[in-house]
Formats: sequence, structure tokens, C-alpha cells
Amino acid sequence: MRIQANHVFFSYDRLPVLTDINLDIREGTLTVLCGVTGSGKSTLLRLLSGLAEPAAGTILLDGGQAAAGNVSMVFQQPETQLFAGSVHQELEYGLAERGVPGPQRLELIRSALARVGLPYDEFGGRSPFLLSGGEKRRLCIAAAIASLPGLLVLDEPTAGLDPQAAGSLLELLHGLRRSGLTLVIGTHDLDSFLPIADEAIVMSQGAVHYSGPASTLSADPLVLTGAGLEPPAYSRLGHRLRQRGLLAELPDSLDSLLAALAEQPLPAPPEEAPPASVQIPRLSWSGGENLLPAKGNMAGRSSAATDIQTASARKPWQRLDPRVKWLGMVLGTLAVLGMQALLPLLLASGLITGLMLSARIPWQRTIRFFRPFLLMFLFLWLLSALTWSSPDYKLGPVGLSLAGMERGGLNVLRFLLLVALGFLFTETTTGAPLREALEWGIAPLKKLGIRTRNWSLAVSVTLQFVPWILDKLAQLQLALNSRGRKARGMARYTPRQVALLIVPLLILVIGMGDELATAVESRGYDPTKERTPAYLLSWQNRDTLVMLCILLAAALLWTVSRFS
Ligand SMILES: Nc1ncnc2c1ncn2[C@@H]1O[C@H](COP(=O)(O)OP(=O)(O)OP(=O)(O)O)[C@@H](O)[C@H]1O
Repeated sequence: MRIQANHVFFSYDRLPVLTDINLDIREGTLTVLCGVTGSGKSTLLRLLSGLAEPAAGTILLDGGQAAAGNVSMVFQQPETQLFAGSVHQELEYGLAERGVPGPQRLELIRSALARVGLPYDEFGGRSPFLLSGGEKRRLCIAAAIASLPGLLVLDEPTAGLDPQAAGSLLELLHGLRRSGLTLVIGTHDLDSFLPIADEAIVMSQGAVHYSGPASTLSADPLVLTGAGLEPPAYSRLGHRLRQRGLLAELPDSLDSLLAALAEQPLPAPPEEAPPASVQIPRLSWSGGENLLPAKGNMAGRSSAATDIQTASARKPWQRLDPRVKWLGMVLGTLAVLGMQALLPLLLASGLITGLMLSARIPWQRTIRFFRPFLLMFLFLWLLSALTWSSPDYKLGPVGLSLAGMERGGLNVLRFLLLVALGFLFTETTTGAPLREALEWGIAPLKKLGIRTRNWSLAVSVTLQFVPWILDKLAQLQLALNSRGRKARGMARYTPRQVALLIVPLLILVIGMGDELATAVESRGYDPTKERTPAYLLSWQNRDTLVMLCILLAAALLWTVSRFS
């Protein structure tokens, strides 16, 4: 399948991530997509797979738009997205979603499993969760190729695998390429993938730095260093040996380097040469140019990163002392909980909306956060309006009371405001300041023998867990979409779909909890010991001003709720 990207642009929450991408990937080729972290590889892969839409420009597959089943994507660490009871069911899910009729599925599943080296008779009935890491990765590739796509997109396919499993996965991908499948692989592992690639795309700061034959990257390492990447080890060694006249041709893989060295043994080092362990010369190109990432380019990146940090530090919300935000959160919560009438609740809604706008939280993120709550609150509101005796309205056998609707509406609004306060707080405060301020606030309780550090750690971890879970949920949704699931709106939340999201999510949450516990233990965490603060609290005049505003607003809300 031929892929053409024409003047493609993409942004996350108004942050430009891809700029003017133009590509033409030939059918039946294996293309490596590389670039430093954050250069936009994963984003570009999602666009090529049709899982995200470009903000501008077009992506054409075989000259037209992508059709269902045409493209499959295998995400980073895809085994975290397994959910079915057996290997057979895992593959059948994607085929069913893509509308493949039942009788044809078994043959496709058998063939896909055979292609990835997991014979159906041996693996079909096994639980995906009990396979080895390398087998799980193969299973995910089988699930992706079962529908016979024209293009297979993989993001970091060898990440987290041991060298042996990574080596055999590489063989598998090479085999798929030989069978005529078009592959685009995003990776940092150029040593492994460059030798088997036909084409290469090098990304730098959201733009295409190089697009062309993969062999050029091995022959001219400056292309990679110019994008902040290190050339493969075989290429660096080959270049150095060639400079010294010890090699006739530049190698295009580790194997060819070894073969060339076997034909032409290296001369013995001169007697007076110092032992390698004492003086290890740095590999350098002619003219002494260092192989480390090009300085100009990296300096550009780090200054860009500093600019972003400074810009975010300039945001007034980020500069506020976290104790002021805790005060606002606690007073706001108390004020909202004490409100019984509509007027003060509306006043508080206006105030919190104003604060959220001033915090400049991207609206897409806000919508994503509130959507599940809105559905739940709507349901609770309707539930509280239900009545069997003297209903004001009748919907068939169900009666609704006006007073119940009013009471339920006020409660729902109150909960929504509490959720909004928490959202505002966690979106504008990172973990360390949040914990330091809380610890400062509850420090007096230490005198009563209470372990306040345990409390503050628990609160900050809990608050930070919510955005983490939401992000994982979005990733799982995307992974289901990549298997052919395209449903939007309410159809996304059928009981089956919810189950397919909940199983891997629970496993991820348990895994995360386990990792956290191990990390805390391995750092020798002892709540009784003093520790160096991760964030230094510093109270400024502006904090006093904001504190006065908070006290005034709380007094105003309290007065209005008393007299309405
Ligand atoms: N969901 C998101 N919301 C906001 N920004 C995002 C999101 N996903 C990625 N980004 C940002 O977009 C930029 C490109 O990210 P992307 O994941 O495409 O990079 P990458 O080259 O694949 O990085 P890596 O090699 O670390 O996986 C980064 O600056 C990242 O912070």
C-alpha cells in the first residue's frame, strides 16, 4: 500500500506537534521512522493509521482515504492492552469489529498465528495473560495482521524485550516485509532496524529532517547527528576503520561489518600502545567532529525546552504558593457544601468557571475529564426525581416529582462544583508542591504522634492517580479503535466495550500500585525520618493578595448562602 502525506499539520491543545509533513512511502517497503524523544513519531504514526485526523493537509492510502481493515497499528507495549480469555478470542475481536463473517475467521486466525510463529493448535486456547513477554508481543502483531491489512504500523516494537526476543521479533518483521506487507516502524533502535529497512524518515522538532533510502543514514551519519540522534554502532565503527584504511566499504549492518573484518584481519596494535582500559579514544569523524548529537541542534532543543518551562513558570497559576491553593480548595469545598439554594450555587459556578478560564486549561482536556461525570450526574439527577406517589409528570409507568428534580439538581450541581475544584487544583499544581503544602498544613498534628507524611503522600498519590487513569483509559480506547472499533458517542460505552476497557485498566492500575510500592520500598522510605523537601515553599506578596481575595470570596459566598 502506498502512503502519501501532503502538507500535514497537527496540534495537541493548540500546541503544534507536526509541521508541514510531506511523505511518499512506496508499497511493499519497510520504513523506519526515527527521531529524538518528543519529535512527533508516535503522533505521526497515529495519523498514518487513521486514528487521529490531521489539523490540515491530507494522508492518502493508495491514492484514497483509509478504509476499515486497510491499516493496523501495534502500539508501544501492546501487551498491556490484552483483554480476552484466550488467544483465539483476542484475534477474533478485531475480525468481528471489522465485519469479517464468522466462518472465515478461523482460517484468518490460524494463518496470522502461524505467520508470527505461534501455532494455533498449541496457542489458540491459551490465556494471553500467561504467555511470555515475547509471545505476547507476537500475539499483538498477529491480532494486527489477522485482517490482512495493506499497511502495518508499529510503535517501538522491540521496547522492553530481552535481546533474544527482540532478535526473533526482528526476524518476524523482516519476514512480513518479504511477504509484501508495507511496514512503518517508529523506533529508537537503529542498530536493529536500519539494516532491514528500505526507507527511513528522520523527525526533528515535529518536521521531517530526512526522508529517503535507509542506506544513506548508514553511509552519512551526519544526517542522524544533525537530528540529535546517534548513528548505529556498526556505522560508527565502520566509518572509523575506513578512515584508517582498514575497511574497503562502509558496512550496512553489524553482520556485514563482522564479515568484512573476518576477511581482512586487523593489524596487531603497536607495542607502545596504551591498554584500551587506560585510554579509550572517542570515535570521531574526519576533522575531529564528535559523534555525539550535533551541538547546535541540541542546544536549540534544550533552549526550546527551557523556553517552554519558563513560559509555563510565567503562568500566574503555576507561580502561586501551593498553600494558597490548598486554602482556596478547602474554603471553596466548605462553602459549596454549605450551600442549600440555587443563587449561591450559581454564584460559585460563575466564580469557578472564571478561575478555570483564567488557568487556561485546554478545553478538550476539560471536556475529556468531565464527560464521564456528566453522564453519571445526569443519571443521579433523574434517579432523585423518580417518585411513585403523587408525581408531577408521568413518563409511562414512571413518575417524576418537581421537588425531587429541584433537590436532585442542587445536589448534582454541588457535586459538580466539588469535582471542578479538585480538577482546577490538580491541573494547576504538580505532585511535589501539592505534597509539601499539605505536609506544612498538617505538620502540627505530628505533635500528637500522627504520621503526617503518610497522609500527605497518600493524598498526593491519589490526586495524581486520577489524570494517570484518564490517560490510560484514552490509550486503551485508541488501542480498541486500532482493532477496527470506530464507534463514537454512547455506542462506545456498551457493557461489552466497558468490560474490554476495565480488564486491562485494572491490570494496569494494580501493576502501577505494585511498582509504586516497590519504588517506595527500594528508596528505603521511612516515614519517621526527616527528608529533603522536593519543593521549597516560598510565600510572596502576591500570595497574601490572593489569600485575601479567597477569604473575601468565601465570606461573600457564605453571606449569600445564609440570606438566600
Ligand atoms: N495526548 C497528548 N496531549 C498533549 N501533548 C501530547 C500528547 N501526546 C504527545 N504530546 C506531545 O507531543 C509531542 C510529540 O509527542 P510524540 O509522542 O509524538 O513524540 P515521540 O517522538 O513519539 O516521543 P517518544 O520517542 O518519547 O515516544 C511531545 O512534545 C509530547 O509531549
